[in-house]
Amino acid sequence: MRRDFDLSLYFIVGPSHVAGDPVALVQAAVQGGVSLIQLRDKTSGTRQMVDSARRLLTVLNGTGVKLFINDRVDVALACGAYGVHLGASDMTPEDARRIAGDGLAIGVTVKTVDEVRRIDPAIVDYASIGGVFDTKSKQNDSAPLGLSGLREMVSALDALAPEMPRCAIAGIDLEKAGSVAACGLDGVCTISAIALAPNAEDAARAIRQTVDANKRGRESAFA
Ligand SMILES: Cc1ncc(COP(=O)(O)OP(=O)(O)O)c(N)n1
Ligand SMILES: Cc1nc(C(=O)O)sc1CCOP(=O)(O)O
Ligand SMILES: [Mg+2]
Repeated sequence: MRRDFDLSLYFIVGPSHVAGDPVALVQAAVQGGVSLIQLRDKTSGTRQMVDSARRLLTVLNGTGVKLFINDRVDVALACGAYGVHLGASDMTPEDARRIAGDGLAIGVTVKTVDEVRRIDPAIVDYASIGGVFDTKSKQNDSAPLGLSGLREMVSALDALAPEMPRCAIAGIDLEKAGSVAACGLDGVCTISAIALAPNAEDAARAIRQTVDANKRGRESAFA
C-alpha cells in the first residue's frame, strides 16, 4: 500500500480548468494549504501530458505534496507521479495494480453504495465520493448525492474498510467544505473553488482551515 499522502485539500488542475500555465496557480494553492494535486487532462496528447506532469512534479518537489494523474496509468508511471485516479470507465484498479505493482497509489471514484462495496481495500488506496453537489466543472450524469447520500456512502465505506482514506468531490466550496468534511472524511476535493477564486492562495487557506476543523479524526481534539 502507498498511503503516504494527505487528502485534506485535494486540488485538480488541467487545461479544461485553468487557462494557460498551471504552475503559478499550483504554487499559490500549495502555499495556501493544498495537500494533494491531480493532473486531469482529457485533451492533450500523451507526450504533452507527461511533460505537464513532470513540470508539476518539479514545482511540488520539496513541498511534501504528492501528484496523482487522472485516468492514465501509463502517464503516471512515465513521469514518476505518486498515484493514479481511476473512475468507472477507466482501467480497473486490479489491472492498474497488475501493471504498476506497488509503484503507484490508486484512488477510485465511487458514486453508489454498491460501488463502495466492490472496492478491494487490498488494492485501492483512497476513495473519492462524488458527485456531492452540482458542478460546472464537468458533466455529471447522476443526481447529486447531497449530504445525506454522502453520509450513506461513508457508512458503507466504514463497514467495508474503516481505515480507507476518503474524500468527496463536486461543487464543494468554502461554504460547504466544513459540513462535507464533517460527514466522516479525510478531506475534500475541488477545482473551481480554488482555480476560479480571485486569490487562489487565500481561497485554499480558508478551505483548508475549515476542513481541518471538521474532518475525520478531529473529534478527539475537542474531547
Ligand atoms: C479526486 C477525484 N474524484 C473523482 C474524480 C472523477 O473521476 P472519474 O469518475 O474517472 O471522472 P473523470 O475525472 O475522469 O472525468 C476525479 N478525477 N478525481
Ligand atoms: C472531476 C470531477 N469529478 C466529479 C465527480 O463527481 O465524479 S465532479 C468533478 C469536478 C469538480 O469540480 P468543482 O470542484 O469545480 O465542482
Ligand atoms: Mg476518469
